[in-house]
This record gives sequence, C-alpha cells and structure tokens, in this order.
Amino acid sequence: MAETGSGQTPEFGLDDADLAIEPTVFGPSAFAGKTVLISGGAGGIGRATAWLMARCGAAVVLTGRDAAKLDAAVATLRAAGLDASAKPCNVRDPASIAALHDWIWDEVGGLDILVNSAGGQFPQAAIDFSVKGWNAVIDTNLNGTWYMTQEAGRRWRDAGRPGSIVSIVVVTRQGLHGVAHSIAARSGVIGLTQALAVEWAPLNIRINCVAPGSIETPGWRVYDPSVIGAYPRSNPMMRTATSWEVAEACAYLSGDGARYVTGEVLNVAGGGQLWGETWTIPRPDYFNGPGRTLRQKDETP
Ligand SMILES: CCCCCCCCC/C=C/C(=O)SCCNC(=O)CCNC(=O)[C@H](O)C(C)(C)COP(=O)(O)OP(=O)(O)OC[C@H]1O[C@@H](n2cnc3c(N)ncnc32)[C@H](O)[C@@H]1OP(=O)(O)O
Ligand SMILES: NC(=O)C1=CN([C@@H]2O[C@H](COP(=O)(O)OP(=O)(O)OC[C@H]3O[C@@H](n4cnc5c(N)ncnc54)[C@H](OP(=O)(O)O)[C@@H]3O)[C@@H](O)[C@H]2O)C=CC1
Repeated sequence: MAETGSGQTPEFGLDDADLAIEPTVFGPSAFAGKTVLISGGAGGIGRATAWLMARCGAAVVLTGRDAAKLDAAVATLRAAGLDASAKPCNVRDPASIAALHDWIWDEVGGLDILVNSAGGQFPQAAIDFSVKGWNAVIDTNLNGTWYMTQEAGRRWRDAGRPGSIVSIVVVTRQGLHGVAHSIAARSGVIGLTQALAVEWAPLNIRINCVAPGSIETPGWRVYDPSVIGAYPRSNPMMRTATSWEVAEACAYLSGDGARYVTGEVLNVAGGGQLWGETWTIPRPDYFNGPGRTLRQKDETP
C-alpha cells in the first residue's frame, strides 16, 4: 500500500495513491459530462468510486459528516488533475440534504448520478441492541438512503432530467451475522429500490443496489481482529476484495452500460451470497459443535 498525498495511510484498504493507478475496464471518457454525488465519498468504497468516475471524466461531489476528511480527499483528487468538490451533510438530516442539493443544482450545474455509500453498523448480538443503537443504524442506512434518494428524484423530476442511483447495501440473505439491525435496514433499501424502479421508470430514473462482500476499508475498524481474520473464508473465492472492485460495479450499474437494468441487486461478494459465512461478532460455540443426528435431536447440543 502506498502513501496518500496527505501522508496518511488507512489502517485498512487502498489509499489515494493506489486509487490513482488501479487499472479499470472503463474508458477515460466513460463518465465525461456527468456529475456524480457520492455519500460516504471520503470513506472506503465511496472514495474508490469517486476516483474511478473522476478518472473517467466525471465531476464528482463528495459528501459525509466530516468536513476535514472530505477536504483532504478533494485535495488529493484535484492534485491528480481531477474534477472534485465536497460539501458536508448528515444523511440522517433532510434539511442538510436539501442544502447540499441546492448547492449542487445552483453551483455545480445539476446532477446525473447518485451513489449512496454512506452507511455502517456496529457488531453486536441482536438480543443486546439498545433502542438508541437500533435507531442509529436504521436512521443512517434506511432513512438516510431514502432522504438522499427522494431529494435526488424530486430534483430530476422538477428539472425534467434523467437520473441513475446506486445504493450500497449488504448481502442480506445469508452469510452476515451479528448485525441484524443492518440486515433489517438494508432489506428495506432493497425493497425500496424495487418499488422505486417501477414508480420512477416514467421519470427516466434507474435505481439499483450493490451488495459487497468482505471489502477491506477503514470501516473494518469496528470489528475484532479475530473476526477480520476469518473474512477471506466468507466466500468460495476464499479472499477479501478491494474497494476498487466494488467501485467498478457501481460504475457499471450507474452508467450507460446498464441502461436496461433497474431494480436489481448486484452481489459483489465473491459468491459469498451462496456459500460461506461471516460473523461480525465471535461465532457462538453453538455453531462450532458437530450438530446432532435425528436420534440425538432431543439431547442438549
Ligand atoms: C456474503 C456476505 C459476506 C459479507 C462480509 C462482510 C464483512 C464486513 C462487514 C461489514 C462491514 C462494513 O459495513 S464496514 C463499513 C461501514 N462502516 C462502519 O460500519 C463504521 C462504524 N459504523 C458507524 O459509524 C455507523 O454509521 C453507526 C454505528 C450507525 C454510527 O452511528 P452514530 O454516529 O450515531 O454512532 P454513535 O453515536 O457512536 O452510537 C449511537 C448508538 O449506537 C450504539 N452503539 C454504537 N456502537 C456500538 C457498539 N460497538 N456496541 C454497542 N452499541 C453501540 C449505542 O447505543 C450508541 O449510543 P451510546 O450508547 O449513547 O454511545
Ligand atoms: N467494507 C465492507 O466490507 C462492506 C461495506 N458495506 C457497506 O458499504 C458502505 C460503505 O462502506 P465502507 O466504505 O466500507 O465504510 P467507511 O466507514 O469507510 O465509509 C462509510 C462512510 O459513510 C459516511 N457516513 C456514515 N454515517 C453518515 C451520515 N450519517 N451522514 C453522512 N455520511 C455518513 C462516513 O463518513 P463520515 O464519518 O465523514 O460521516 C464514512 O466515510 C456502507 O454502507 C457499508 O456498510 C457493505 C458490506 C461490506
């Protein structure tokens, strides 16, 4: 891993110097003339998506809560000759989202693509969730994604312009345990995406989700090292992935190559949606035992 322009190397994942040179299947003009808003744009997956689309000609607008983190990301993108700007916003706060969109439409000249990458959760057994903890995760991942999505949709409708949205979720069907609040929130986002794909087709707005597997990013800091050590075994490819591998999926789904695709969830999980398991908390002993045969079924495991 190389040093970033700001001299900081993230504990996990690719840094800006890596993102500046990662090879891509997309051409240098694939997003020319497009403005792309990326929430969580200074985080791992959002930052990689920003670099990819900016390197392919887009004007990228980053948002997140931490202004200093956003400014540092923009400085490095600009130093590479790319078109980047940022404005802080809390996706849990509709007023700050409205202010962000006012600025984008007044100062940047409108919007073409929204990537909802702001999100996260903390690992905890569901039975121990507090009301505040549950609400924090639902508010960030479900409500926050909805507020951003609705605001973008309204502006595109009012301007008579087409739009495209990609929301980052998690693999909800199997494989990710110890984050039930996040599974609930992301299942909501997936249902919302399917509903909006139909309702917003007349507005010429496409909307899809990307469900990443084990992607090495700064977001991993909240997981125990023993848990992180098991991530390569969460999928049949037996490896973790880079933020760049998710960014390329975001570029495909949000761009013209996917012009006939809406309401989809693209797993970028190395097949982890089919095989493998990931505990974000240490795996309970119950699941480490040999299991029971039919004759033993009434015995204590
Ligand atoms: C195939 C598939 C393979 C898939 C394989 C996938 C493997 C990797 C798994 C996924 C990885 C990622 O998504 S990583 C990328 C995402 N990034 C993150 O998750 C970063 C961390 N998460 C966040 O920051 C989240 O946004 C979030 C938790 C909602 C932060 O919300 P807030 O800013 O409000 O946070 P806080 O104020 O700190 O906390 C609010 C309350 O939440 C609760 N809370 C917070 N942290 C807590 C904790 N560690 N333990 C208990 N409770 C906690 C408390 O009640 C807090 O209130 P008090 O009690 O009053 O304090
Ligand atoms: N990494 C992985 O293995 C996986 C990640 N994902 C999901 O992908 C998405 C991106 O994750 P990743 O890049 O890894 O994580 P990061 O933690 O690196 O990035 C998430 C970003 O979201 C921003 N954010 C969080 N809450 C808010 C908020 N209320 N308002 C605005 N911005 C917010 C944070 O910025 P700031 O602190 O400045 O607000 C942060 O930079 C998340 O939804 C994550 O859960 C899903 C599966 C696996």
